[in-house]
Amino acid sequence: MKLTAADLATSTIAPSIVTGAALIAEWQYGDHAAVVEFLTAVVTGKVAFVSFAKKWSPSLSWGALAMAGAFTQAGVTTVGGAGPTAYAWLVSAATAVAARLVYKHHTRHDDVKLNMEAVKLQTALVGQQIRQQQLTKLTTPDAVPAGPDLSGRTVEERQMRTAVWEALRQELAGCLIETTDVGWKAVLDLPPTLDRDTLRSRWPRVAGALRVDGAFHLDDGPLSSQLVVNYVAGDPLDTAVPYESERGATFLDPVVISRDEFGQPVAIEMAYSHTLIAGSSKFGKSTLVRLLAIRLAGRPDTVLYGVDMKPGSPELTPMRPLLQDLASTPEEAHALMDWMKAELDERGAILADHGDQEWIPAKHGRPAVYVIVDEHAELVRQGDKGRKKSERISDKVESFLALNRAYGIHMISATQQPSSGVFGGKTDARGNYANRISTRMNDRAHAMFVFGRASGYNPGDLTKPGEILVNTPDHARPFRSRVQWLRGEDFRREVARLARETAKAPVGKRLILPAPGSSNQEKIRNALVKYGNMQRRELEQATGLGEKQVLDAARALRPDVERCEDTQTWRIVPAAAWEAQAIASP
Ligand SMILES: Nc1ncnc2c1ncn2[C@@H]1O[C@H](COP(=O)(O)OP(=O)(O)OP(=O)(O)O)[C@@H](O)[C@H]1O
Repeated sequence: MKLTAADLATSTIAPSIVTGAALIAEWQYGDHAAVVEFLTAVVTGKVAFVSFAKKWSPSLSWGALAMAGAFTQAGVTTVGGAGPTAYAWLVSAATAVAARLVYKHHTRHDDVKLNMEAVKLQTALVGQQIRQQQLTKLTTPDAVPAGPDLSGRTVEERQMRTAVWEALRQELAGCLIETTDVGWKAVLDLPPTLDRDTLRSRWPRVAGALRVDGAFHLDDGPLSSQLVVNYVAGDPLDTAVPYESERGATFLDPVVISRDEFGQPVAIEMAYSHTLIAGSSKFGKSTLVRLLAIRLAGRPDTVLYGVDMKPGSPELTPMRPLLQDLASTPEEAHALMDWMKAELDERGAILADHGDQEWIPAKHGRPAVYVIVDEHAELVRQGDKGRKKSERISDKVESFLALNRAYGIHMISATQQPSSGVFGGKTDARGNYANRISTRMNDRAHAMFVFGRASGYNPGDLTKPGEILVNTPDHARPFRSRVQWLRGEDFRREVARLARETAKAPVGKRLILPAPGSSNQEKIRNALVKYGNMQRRELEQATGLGEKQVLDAARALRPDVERCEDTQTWRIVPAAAWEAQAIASP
């Protein structure tokens, strides 16, 4: 570090002025000037000392100290003559030069520091501006910055990536879209910052950003970071679903009834479950009942019974060949329920012998039974009428629903009027139907009765015949599907085919309902016409006659009626028409 001429000049100017002023003061005022100078030096020295000690303003402290120095020097100059004057001048000048040098040493890096400080300030300012800009973009609703990479192999893929970005500010790691028969299917690879459940719950926003009309169905992908989106354009349930013949091997097989919006078949488990079918008139309830009857009748280990109390039994008579029997009067309905109760007891004993919990036809030797009731409200109305409380059909039905499932005996109840009144005034009866299906149903109270508080089940929103909502243990969330349309001609053809193949329940193990007739012989004849061949015990049951009356009437009918020793049954001659269906009890 060097002293410049300017440094030397400024360092010597102050001592020279003070020294010069002091010499003039001595020449003018002599010792008085020296006294004043010393007093002034003492006072300013004291001020400097105090202000340093009490941390007053630095300029006051340093200024007072400088004054004290200057007046000390002036005093020395005034009293001391030429020698001390020169000496004081030299000391002052040297002190000033030294102070100058110290100052220059301490301030040698100040420029660099200043520059660095300026750069820092500038960087902070730029950062501040960037943050401000981002904040403005995020809080401006329509400003959608392009995602980092929203491109895809196709226009659809780019649209999907853009929609996810617009809705959630998330960039998909991958997106593959393929077209399907009904729309398209996308496999979305989610970034680590987005999980499947979050995307599911926010899907309506993504769907809104895609701006398409149609339905979405979301499934888990094979990887935990994948979500599969099925999109269906328009409403695929607009067109009727054709009937497809299907043959289940056992009653344990699920029954396919309809097709969902994604073209997938919908099947329900009917083994060990009662089924409730509700719906307003003209929306396909009967068609569904017929479809179920056809499906079940085709299973070799299954038998069907029917209850149709409307005059003439219009719904179930066309499927009469598939039914073991059809109850169409209150008496027959009671007999059916009583027979089911007796059958239940027998099956209970068989299960206990085997140590089993559930009925398996192949193992326990008797078929699964389905009792189809159309219309359930009519059964309850007529079956309860004029009877004592303990003999009401609604109580029998309720105990049937509560007990029979595990014994392989099931009920399929179809009704237009699902209400607690129809189910014996007790809502619990409804709870025994594990499978509940509804076609369109306007009445909200009825809908509530069928689906309870299960959310989203609004059968009033269904618009087309055959369109249904299904609530079963396997289908716990609402989704629309359309029942296969079994047209009249298909139904008749299938009934004829199945009638040829369906075996009647074994003699001795079947339900025998009362046979009408004005004389004993007429009753016997009618019973044999209806049931083919019958044991004596069965004839007693059908006619309400005693053993001797049955034998007398049967013998009187000879030769039209004969007894077959092999099977120990009575039958009408010729027997060819029914023999094929009549299976002797083991
Ligand atoms: N699955 C279906 N797909 C398309 N159309 C159907 C379907 N089921 C029924 N339909 C149409 O709806 C009409 C009424 O059907 P269905 O007789 O089964 O209704 P319902 O509700 O039982 O009426 P009701 O109680 O008055 O007898 C049928 O004639 C047919 O035209």
